[in-house]
Amino acid sequence: MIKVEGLVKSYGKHEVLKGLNFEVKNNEIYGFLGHNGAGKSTTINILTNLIKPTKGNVSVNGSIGYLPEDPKFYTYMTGAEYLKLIGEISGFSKSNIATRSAELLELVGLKKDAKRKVGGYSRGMRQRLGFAVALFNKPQILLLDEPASALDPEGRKEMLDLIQQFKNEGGTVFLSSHILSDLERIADRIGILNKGSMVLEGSLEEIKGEYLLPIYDIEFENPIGALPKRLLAEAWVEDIQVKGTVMSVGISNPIVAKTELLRILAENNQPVTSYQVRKSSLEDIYMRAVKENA
Ligand SMILES: Nc1ncnc2c1ncn2[C@@H]1O[C@H](COP(=O)(O)OP(=O)(O)OP(=O)(O)O)[C@@H](O)[C@H]1O
Repeated sequence: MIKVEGLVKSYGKHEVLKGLNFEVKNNEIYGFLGHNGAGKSTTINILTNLIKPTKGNVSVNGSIGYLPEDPKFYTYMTGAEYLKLIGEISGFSKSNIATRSAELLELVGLKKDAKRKVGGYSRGMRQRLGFAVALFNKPQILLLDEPASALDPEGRKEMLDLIQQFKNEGGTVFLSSHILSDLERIADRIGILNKGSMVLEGSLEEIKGEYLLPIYDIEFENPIGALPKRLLAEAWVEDIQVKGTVMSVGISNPIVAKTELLRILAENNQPVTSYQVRKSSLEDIYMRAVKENA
């Protein structure tokens, strides 16, 4: 449905996208994850044909609906008037505009607010109206730029449910977010973008199966010092994060780690106040992928 090969986008000397490759299959939700400035909007703007790539091939096979990161409306119009305008611009007949608008207002939960001015809508309501606009032409593919990120938990859930429903009815979705838990809830596959490069890609099951490893959280009485550096020299240590007096050690070989970590801690002679093992979360995987790329 969507195929991107060797996608490069530069602004002057600044290479914002550094040779991206990915595919979005028919009827899947593809979650595009990355920090602010990673290049998500740039990628979506290329997919919508709003901007041209510097290099690479992009094919989007199907009709598209697009929801920008911060959709703008004529705030003096009501929700119903705005949808009517969209229908008119798109060349629908009067009766079709009325039917489609009513359907969409119902779908996105704005029926009772249809006659209120958009200027008085909450952020969540504006986002849902933007979603209705994206759906107006009954597209096969939705391109959604951070559709839920600025919303409160309730607004987020409503938006994610709408996206899921679109997929359940046969649609294909490409959506960006910097909130992993949102993507974890609805995405079939995830691509992690960091500074213009894809650092990890796969289905949630694949990523979890391959990358979920134990993490030891060890809390010390005093500042940690040089211990992380000492541990990073060990082949069974995957990575280390330090927050205050807590050191989290990501493990690549759990069998060796079980004995070796305790031995090294004992040698280190620093008072330990707690020692716990947990499974890494998707958040840890994300942090690790981004850090390794850096
Ligand atoms: N027109 C432009 N001219 C120059 N640089 C740009 C332009 N548009 C984007 N950039 C730069 O490209 C990089 C990626 O921006 P982009 O908006 O794609 O990131 P993003 O992942 O969508 O982040 P955000 O969530 O903050 O929008 C940023 O460093 C940005 O400053």
